[in-house]
This record gives sequence, C-alpha cells and structure tokens, in this order.
Amino acid sequence: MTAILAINALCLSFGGQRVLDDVSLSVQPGERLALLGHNGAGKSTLFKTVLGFLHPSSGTVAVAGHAPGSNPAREAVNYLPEVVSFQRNLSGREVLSYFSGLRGTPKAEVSDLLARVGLLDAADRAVGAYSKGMRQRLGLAQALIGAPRLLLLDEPTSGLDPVSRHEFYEVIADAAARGSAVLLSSHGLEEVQDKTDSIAILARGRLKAEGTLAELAQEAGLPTTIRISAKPGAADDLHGEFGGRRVNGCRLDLDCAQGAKVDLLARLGRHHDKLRDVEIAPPGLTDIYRHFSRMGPTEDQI
Ligand SMILES: Nc1ncnc2c1ncn2[C@@H]1O[C@H](COP(=O)(O)OP(=O)(O)OP(=O)(O)O)[C@@H](O)[C@H]1O
Repeated sequence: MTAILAINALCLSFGGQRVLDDVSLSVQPGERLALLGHNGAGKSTLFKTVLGFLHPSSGTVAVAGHAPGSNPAREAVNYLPEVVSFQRNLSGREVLSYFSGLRGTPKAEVSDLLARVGLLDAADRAVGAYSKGMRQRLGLAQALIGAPRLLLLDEPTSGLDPVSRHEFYEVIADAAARGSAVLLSSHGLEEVQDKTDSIAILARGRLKAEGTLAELAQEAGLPTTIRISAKPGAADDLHGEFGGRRVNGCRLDLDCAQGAKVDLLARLGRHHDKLRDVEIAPPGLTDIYRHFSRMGPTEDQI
C-alpha cells in the first residue's frame, strides 16, 4: 500500500537549534498513528512541516506523493490545530458552509458532517455560545470537509471530558474506516493506547520508536506483572518460593520476562491451594512511553 504521508530523514532547525532530527515515518490509508512526545518535542513543528508552513533543513516529506504546500498536497490534507477559534456570531452550519465553499465541496455535505460530530441540534446556534467541547467538534467537522486523504489533528482532545474524548475518537475511527490516514498528537496515553493503530514516540526532536503497542512492548522488553492474591496465611510461603514485591499482607507482584510467562504460571499452578487469584498485567503505554522517551544521552533532560 502506498503511504499517504511519507517522511524521510527529516531535519529542521530554528536558528542554530535542531528541533527535528532525522525523523522518518509513514502513515497509510485508514491508519491512525498517534505521535507522542513531551512539551517541545517537535510535534507541532512536524505538523507545520507536513502542511508546508515550515521547510526542512534536509530530508523529504511527501503528502499523497506531492511536496507539502503544493496544490495537490493541500487538496489531500486537512488540519485541526491545537487551538481552534471561529467567528463567534456565525452558526456552526454557517462556519462549515464557509469552509466547504473554500474547499469547493458540495454544501450538502455540511449537515452530514454536523450529524457525524453530534452537532446537528446546535447547528443553527451562534458558535460564540458553544462550549469548548462543541467548538472542538466543530473543528473536527471542519477538518473532515471533503473526506481528506490525510487528517492532521494536533492535540485534538486536550481539555475535553472523558465522554467527549470517547466520542471524538469514534468520529476519528469512522474517518479512518472511510479511508483517511490520520496523524494525531496527544499527551493522553491511555486514550491513545485504545484508540489508535500505531504509535510514534518523539523525544527532543528524535523518533525513539514507532509501531503497534504490541511491537513497542516487545521492543522495549518490559516485564509483564503477575499479581498474586494469596489465601490467608499463605503470602509468606509464596514470597519465599517466588520472590517478588510484597504489596500488602496478601498481595505479591512478580515481574516476568515476555518469554517466561507460561513457565511461571505453570509453577504457580502447582501452588494453587495457596492462591486466591492471579492477574496478568502486561506493560501499558505509560511504561512503554517512559522507557523510550528516557532512552539516550538526554535522559536527564526529559
Ligand atoms: N517559530 C519558532 N521559532 C523558534 N523556535 C521554535 C518555533 N516554533 C517552535 N520552536 C521550538 O521548537 C521546539 C519544538 O516545538 P513544538 O511546538 O514543535 O513542540 P510540541 O511537541 O508541539 O510541544 P507541545 O506538546 O508543548 O505543543 C521547541 O523548543 C520550541 O521552542
């Protein structure tokens, strides 16, 4: 499959400061790629480069095979910036009609977009009276105009409540299912873990890792935690036999390397009379993110 966004060895500096350093990544049609990184990691700079607002010092960026900022690239991409603002006295419908006109897409699309982001009931109210979540949804609807081949969403869910976040990601999933490639940045590790297909971790302008959650977990080689609840009076015996961390009078946590889970569970099975419960907790994105973002010589600065 041909990537809609292909970034190769991208470097970009402001003055003498290298902000993006040898970044390569790609996004395929229908893929949702989450770009994670600390404040100042270079996420917005990367988006602005893809949009053609900033120019690389070296390396290449191709949007649907075209140079960023060229007409065919601009036709292929829509962008939701971190902070959205609209003219307050226009209604949501008028805002979308205006942008739809700029894009040259049929006006009939507007009602469908308002429905997709859950704003149909508020469509004819002034945007100035919208809540932050509603403005954000309107921004997403604007970004969806014309079914872009590439959707760039810069921290689209910041400041939204959990239900709104969930609904936001449903709309993004729907856009991806219709074929859009989605690149979004976020600081919300938990939401990204469940709602995207792959993850790229940027730290101080360098790409530290890219892949699915399972691939990153494998690459990081982080242990799975086996959480044991012991029957009354059995925790000391189990601790003596398996080691691990005592959490309280009956809980014991064991770290287990990826390839050693089955053996450990088999050994535990031989002590089933002492066990009340066993839980298996694989490493989460928070652990994986911490692992990769701290790698390298700049660890103390992250
Ligand atoms: N126009 C500019 N001129 C000079 N330096 C800039 C400019 N824009 C960004 N930078 C610097 O580039 C680095 C990356 O900034 P960027 O906004 O891309 O980070 P980010 O990952 O989007 O951060 P955040 O999560 O806080 O939004 C920062 O050190 C920032 O100060």
